[in-house]
Amino acid sequence: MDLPEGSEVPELVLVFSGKRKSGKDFVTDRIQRRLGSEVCGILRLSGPLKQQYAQEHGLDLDQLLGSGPYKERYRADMIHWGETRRLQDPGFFCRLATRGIRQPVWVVSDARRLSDLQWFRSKFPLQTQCVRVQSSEETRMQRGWSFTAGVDDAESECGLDSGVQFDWIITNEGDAPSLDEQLQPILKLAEEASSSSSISRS
Ligand SMILES: Nc1ncnc2c1ncn2[C@@H]1O[C@H](COP(=O)(O)OP(=O)(O)OP(=O)(O)O)[C@@H](O)[C@H]1O
Ligand SMILES: C[C@@](O)(CCOP(=O)(O)O)CC(=O)O
Repeated sequence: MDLPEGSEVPELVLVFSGKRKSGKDFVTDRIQRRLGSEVCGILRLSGPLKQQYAQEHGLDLDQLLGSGPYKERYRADMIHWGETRRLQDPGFFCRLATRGIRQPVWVVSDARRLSDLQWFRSKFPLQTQCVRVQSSEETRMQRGWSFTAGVDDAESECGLDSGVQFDWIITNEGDAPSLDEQLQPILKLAEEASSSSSISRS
């Protein structure tokens, strides 16, 4: 298999997507806490994008990586900046984000486009599962979201709204079944995958 530089073949690749402030980082961080960072690596496709963008524009990378209002000021321009690179090479950020990942369970926290899903499914057809995180607009607003034209109606937010068969859908709302309850089957799958990896890698 043509693996990214320095990576181990993953046993399970959970590819998460969801609208802004649906709670993708919150949910994926919780999964990593449950599984431990030895077993579960979080991959952010926007990580290498923000790193390069911050460097070229003299911006604060930590704030671009965080969940506050700072990154929202630059979001539209970052989307445009990233899209010019994706146009030449749709797998560009997927390849960079997967470099050097050695844990058996990969959690991709921020897929946004069909090309992102296609990249993981083509590299890891047996391991890849797609997870959607959803929340109502009301809840997202309470978390700081407000509709922004050119962002919330563009591919970055709507590219996976249709045409995708998700393996799992997590409803991240106050009145939904508890997050831990919903995550249970995914965690079980990840635990099984990591235990088979400790056998095959030992
Ligand atoms: N179930 C929850 N309980 C409490 N707070 C939550 C929950 N889910 C998300 N949040 C909070 O809502 C905010 C947005 O969540 P998060 O950053 O995970 O969303 P996101 O989908 O990754 O957003 P973005 O697309 O902007 O990166 C954060 O402050 C997070 O802590
Ligand atoms: C520029 C972009 O990567 C920002 C993603 O930021 P976040 O995952 O919402 O923190 C979105 C995109 O690539 O379309």
